[in-house]
Amino acid sequence: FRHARLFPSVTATWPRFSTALLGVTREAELLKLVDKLDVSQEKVLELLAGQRSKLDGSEPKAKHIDWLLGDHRGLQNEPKPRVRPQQAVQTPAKRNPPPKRRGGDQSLLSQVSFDSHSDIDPLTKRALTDVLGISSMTEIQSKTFAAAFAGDDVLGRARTGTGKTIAFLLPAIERAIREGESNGSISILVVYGGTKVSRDVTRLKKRLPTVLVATPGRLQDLLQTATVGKVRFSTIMARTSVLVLDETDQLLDMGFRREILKIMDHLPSSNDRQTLLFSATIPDELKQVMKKAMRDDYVEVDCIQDGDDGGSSTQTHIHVKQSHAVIPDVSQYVSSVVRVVKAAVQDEKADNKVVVFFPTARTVSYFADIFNEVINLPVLELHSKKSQGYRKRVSDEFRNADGGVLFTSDVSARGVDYPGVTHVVQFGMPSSREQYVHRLGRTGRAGAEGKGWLILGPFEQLFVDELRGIDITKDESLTAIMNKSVLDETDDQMQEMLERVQNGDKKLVKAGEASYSAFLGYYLAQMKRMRMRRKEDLVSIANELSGAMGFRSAPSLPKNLVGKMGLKGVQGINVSSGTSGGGSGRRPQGQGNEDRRRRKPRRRMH
Ligand SMILES: Nc1ncnc2c1ncn2[C@@H]1O[C@H](COP(=O)(O)OP(=O)(O)OP(=O)(O)O)[C@@H](O)[C@H]1O
Repeated sequence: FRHARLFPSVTATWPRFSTALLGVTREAELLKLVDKLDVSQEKVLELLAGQRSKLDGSEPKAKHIDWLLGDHRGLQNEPKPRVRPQQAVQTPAKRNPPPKRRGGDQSLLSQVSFDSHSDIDPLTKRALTDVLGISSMTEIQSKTFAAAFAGDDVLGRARTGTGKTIAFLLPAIERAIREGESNGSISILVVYGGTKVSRDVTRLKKRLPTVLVATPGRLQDLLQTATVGKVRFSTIMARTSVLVLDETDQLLDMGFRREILKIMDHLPSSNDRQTLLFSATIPDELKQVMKKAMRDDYVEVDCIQDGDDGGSSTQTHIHVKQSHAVIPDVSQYVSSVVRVVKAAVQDEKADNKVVVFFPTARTVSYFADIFNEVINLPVLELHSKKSQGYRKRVSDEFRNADGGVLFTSDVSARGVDYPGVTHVVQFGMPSSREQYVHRLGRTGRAGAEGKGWLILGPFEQLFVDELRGIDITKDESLTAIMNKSVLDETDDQMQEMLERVQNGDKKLVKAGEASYSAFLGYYLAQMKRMRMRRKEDLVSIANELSGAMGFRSAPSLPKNLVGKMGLKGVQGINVSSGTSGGGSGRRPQGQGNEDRRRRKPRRRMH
């Protein structure tokens, strides 16, 4: 148990399945298994195929797996489906052929091949070529490997999607193999919040992993409470020899800094461990904090050439074309979202793979409902209000799909690898310039091409100034798309949406109300950046937006929420007296509970 990697986003773990194997009967049983294990059917088939390859053909279990896989053999050549909401389990089987690295800008790759490194274990080399289908190192990988493998501390900066994960994992794992720490096999355990701590402990008892991947909150929980056998978990962690902080800037920025520093107290001091820090964005003010986590002679590798702009140059890819546009009027907000998303799906070719970011989870949910219920364009929805199981299923489905649309919040902004994303659309100003860069990085990965569209409301146009040095241009064609003057199908759909809300459609009203209060919560915190002084001005924008959603009058907010938001007495705010909201014509009971239930935001990793 030597390596700890702290990872700020959810990383999938696959439940063990071999004990559940016997007694399974083909498709129906497979689906049961899928339900039980909370993984996609594709993954179960993949796991089964993996198990099969380890078994001798004469073993009864091998025959059973053969039979179970029977119907699914050959499916791997079928085209991948577009995403279908709620049907995450129905992606067809895929047997992990080395992925095709399509098109892509080869200049991302260095001249150095993995093969040319005598330090890399032959089996690792085989895995890189046969499983991942890669042979040349990317720039960040080639520039950091030697130092990291030699045990030096490394601070690495490279654009999103350029292979930082392998850059830190490969040397860490190879060192473990070389130093005999792995006993011949590398095991990895992933721990994160929203799951049972006891499950982590059971797994730790079964086997201490070579690599631990953890979110800070859960790791801290374990450090404080867990014992493995009779040994405290913190005692085991005190033997960690390599610490990796992926997305370092986020982990050492104010939000998580205290948790990370507390965790570091349990690890060997920086002189007695190796520390690898990687990120696409490293703001200057954080550099000092990062240096404190490393030895004095750390190696800095920067694959982003800073220009003449004092170090604030673009961290984005040259092959991601970025443009921005402003929604003509708040009253056109909803229709503009609909038109722009439709345009992204159809841009140049018919079946693009599009990731759409909204500022809050509730807004993601609201627009997902609009698209799935009213617009004839199914979308997947991923944000922090969904359970871990749901999020894992949806992200697996989107990862494996060739095309389709994912609506999401910042849970998908960093470190998430969905191959083949053609467009990233961001509605509303992101929380920072860095967050803009990371969200954009969901396209143009591994040298592929991509487009990034930033669509701002008229009240937040100033955000563009924060992107100075980034190659983003105003796009009049996007403005034209939002401004369409001839009546079309979208207008009919908007009309239907308005009528449904005004007639008290429970789902849309509830989602709209939650989105309204989340909008206020988010933008109240951004007023300074928008150079907006009066809360009344923000409330007036929110109320106009609620009108565009179909509300006859602004949704009312529970009194305590109004107080918490500092909106007491602000003109335009409707305060609900009882337990339900109010505002639209006919309103179902019991709304607004979501917001009342809201507690202090938890600083938990997504
Ligand atoms: N040497 C390589 N050759 C080709 N593809 C690679 C190579 N190394 C990594 N990749 C692929 O590039 C994609 C992006 O890699 P990865 O997720 O590690 O990027 P990242 O730099 O960590 O991005 P982010 O900053 O967004 O987390 C992945 O699909 C990965 O499999």
